[in-house]
Amino acid sequence: MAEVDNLLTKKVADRYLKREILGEGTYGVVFKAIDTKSGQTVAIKKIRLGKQKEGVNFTALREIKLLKELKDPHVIELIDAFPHKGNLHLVFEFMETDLEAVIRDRNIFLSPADIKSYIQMTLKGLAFCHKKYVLHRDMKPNNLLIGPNGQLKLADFGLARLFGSPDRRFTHQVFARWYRAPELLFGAKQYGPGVDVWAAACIFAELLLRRPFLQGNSDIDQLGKIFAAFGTPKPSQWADMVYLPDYVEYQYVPGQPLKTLFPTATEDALDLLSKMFSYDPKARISAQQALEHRYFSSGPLPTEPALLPRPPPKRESANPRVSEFNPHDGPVVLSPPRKSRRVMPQREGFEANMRPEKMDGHGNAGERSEQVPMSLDFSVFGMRPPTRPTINRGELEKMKGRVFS
Ligand SMILES: Nc1ncnc2c1ncn2[C@@H]1O[C@H](COP(=O)(O)OP(=O)(O)OP(=O)(O)O)[C@@H](O)[C@H]1O
Repeated sequence: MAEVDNLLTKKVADRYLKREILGEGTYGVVFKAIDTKSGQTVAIKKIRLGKQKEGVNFTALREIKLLKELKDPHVIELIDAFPHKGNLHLVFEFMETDLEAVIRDRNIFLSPADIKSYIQMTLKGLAFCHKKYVLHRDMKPNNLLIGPNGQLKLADFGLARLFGSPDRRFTHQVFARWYRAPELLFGAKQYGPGVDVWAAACIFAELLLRRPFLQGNSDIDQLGKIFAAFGTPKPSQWADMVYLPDYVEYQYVPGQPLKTLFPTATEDALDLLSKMFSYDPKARISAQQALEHRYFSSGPLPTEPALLPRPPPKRESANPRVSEFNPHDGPVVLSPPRKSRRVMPQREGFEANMRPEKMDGHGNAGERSEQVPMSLDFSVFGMRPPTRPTINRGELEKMKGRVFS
């Protein structure tokens, strides 16, 4: 077995021993590796730098330095980062499973206390990063990773800002749209932490329903689904909506009572959900305020993370097959490079009510680019943007000089 192991491991750096591929995401391939310095298992995300052939620029290095300083029990730690052969390698702590696997596992029963625990850990991670002026912008259940002790940690924090959100028209990961806040769907160029709170609300809803809540198949359809659930926003609810670049007028539809949408949720849970799903981002509850909501202090109290129901660690079953391994080929792909995701049927009322009156002026209800704008609206925090820590030339040389062959 040790021999097989030796054969299967590939020395990829003086520090990291490369193991099997874990999957491929928006930014590139992720593989498992052993950190020979600490003995720790890590996940290395290899990010294609595309046109930036000359390497990582100063701005990116500054951002990476900032992300390395983002240390919290509910945020995946960025252990290391180094460029090599036109790719940036980000080294993260290795996690066993993710919240999407928990939600999809039909053998798992999630009690109200379990749901409370998962959403509390999500909000704790968010509140921490928002306090440090870092937005996630791409929150979804498969970005919420779960460790062996049940701790939930937010992954991919800051990556959207660093590398830009890719144009998802050309990927099948359409489900990222399901967590997108209405201001983003209306093309807001300036937005704040509210986009992550909206996504967290969608995840909360998904934990309650055990299926994705609002499954739009285009941006316009997504808005239609949101309005069918909560009612078309009135100017009194969201005055600035009409000024957003991609604003289109939708036929008025009334909202449904939250209790009808989430029959199993308590009054406290519904109250918190309604505040997280507030249309006007300025009126939307912050992650910190959400944590202070009575939902978390009233019974049942959140389950201890170690006692949370979880699927078996999915990575452990992924043993590389010897026959496929060629030490000159690089890593072996053991599983489909991307996870497929079931699209659960929506409630009938949702489908029927989804009727945007006006579309984009050309009668085109189709897909729009999902490029997410890069600017961050710090005024939403009521503050000025922070001065970011700078990286000195010595550090830059150290990072660039790393061997990773
Ligand atoms: N820290 C980690 N520990 C263990 N597995 C990880 C880790 N980070 C990512 N993975 C796994 O690697 C694969 C690719 O992850 P990645 O985050 O790049 O994409 P994704 O989450 O599937 O999609 P997206 O890029 O749209 O968020 C997934 O199966 C993911 O669960």
